[in-house]
Amino acid sequence: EEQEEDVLRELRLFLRNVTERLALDRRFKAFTKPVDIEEVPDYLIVIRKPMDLSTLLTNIDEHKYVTVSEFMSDADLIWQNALEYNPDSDPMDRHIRHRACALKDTVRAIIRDELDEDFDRVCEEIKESR
Ligand SMILES: COC(=O)N1C[C@@H]2C[C@@H]3O[C@]2(Cc2nccnc23)C1
Repeated sequence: EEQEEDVLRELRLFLRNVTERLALDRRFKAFTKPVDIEEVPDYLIVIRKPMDLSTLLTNIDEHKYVTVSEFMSDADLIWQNALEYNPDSDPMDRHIRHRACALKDTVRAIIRDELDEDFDRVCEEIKESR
C-alpha cells in the first residue's frame, strides 16, 4: 500500500546517497564504471557477474532493491570481483586489492553507522510479504 511505497522510496534515497558518496571517493575510481571488455577481453571469462557503482545506481532507479541486504549482495560483488580478477603479487594487483578491501570496509561502516535497524526490519517485512 502507500505506506510501503513511502518506505521503499526512503530506501532508494538512502541507497543512492551511500552509492554516490562511494563514487565520489577517489580511492574507488576503478569501481565507478563497468570494466571495459574491449580493454580487458578475458574479464567476462573470469568474472561471471560484473558489478560497479554506476550499475548499482541504475538498479536502485529500476527499483531492483527492496532491502539493504539485496543491495549489499550486489555491492559486495564489486570488491569480490576485484579480489578474484586481480590476485597476483604485482604492484598493480596489490593496489586494486587494497582499494577493494577499503571499499568492503567502507560500505559496511556506513551501513552499520547510518542504517536504522527498525527501518531495515520494515523493508525485510515488505520483502517477505511479496
Ligand atoms: C575493477 O577493476 C578491475 O578489476 N580491473 C581489472 C582490469 C585489469 C587492469 O585493470 C583493470 C582495467 C584495465 N584496463 C586495461 C588494462 N589493464 C587493466 C581494472
